[in-house]
Amino acid sequence: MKLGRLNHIGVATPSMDESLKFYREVMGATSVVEPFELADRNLLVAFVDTPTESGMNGTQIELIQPLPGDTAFTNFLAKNPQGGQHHLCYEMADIHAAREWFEGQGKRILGPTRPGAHGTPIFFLHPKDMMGQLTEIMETPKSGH
Ligand SMILES: CC[C@H](C(=O)O)C(=O)SCCNC(=O)CCNC(=O)[C@H](O)C(C)(C)COP(=O)(O)OP(=O)(O)OC[C@H]1O[C@@H](n2cnc3c(N)ncnc32)[C@H](O)[C@@H]1OP(=O)(O)O
Ligand SMILES: [Co+2]
Repeated sequence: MKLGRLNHIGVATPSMDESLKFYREVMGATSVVEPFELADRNLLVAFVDTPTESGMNGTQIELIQPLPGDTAFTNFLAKNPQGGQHHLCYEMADIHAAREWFEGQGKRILGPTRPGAHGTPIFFLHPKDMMGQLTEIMETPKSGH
């Protein structure tokens, strides 16, 4: 299996407004994908782009604010009231081969492979099997992010 690009760092936040203000005013972010709802998951999501030499296609910060009805972040935000780093997302060329690889490695896969916030197929791996890091694997997008 070949490790691909670090596509994004998932960051949980109790307040999308405060996080976007922070990334713009403190961190100097200039390129943001404005918040949008993932209604099927009761999540509000935005992306903060980071620059590379060739433009704004560096690793993104995926800001995630749970909305009423979400339960996936309840424990995390109870333990981390300010939010913070939640998961890392790596790209791999073939999501099905990747799933088989990690299953063969005895890593627990959390839920079905399904479209993530970018619309490309993803799955998650249990942090306890991944050196303490909740890990998202995403199929390498055909173009761009
Ligand atoms: C924006 C869309 C985005 C996308 O598509 O990219 C998403 O959909 S992300 C939305 C959230 N979805 C997921 O996170 C799916 C995978 N996550 C899970 O299945 C759970 O969150 C799980 C199993 C990782 C944790 O379960 P739970 O939330 O119920 O918390 P527990 O306190 O029971 O945790 C058990 C154990 O794991 C440690 N833990 C929990 N979360 C994390 C984390 N983010 N990073 C590292 N470790 C984590 C927690 O500390 C517990 O360890 P223990 O030693 O027992 O205290
Ligand atoms: Co993610």
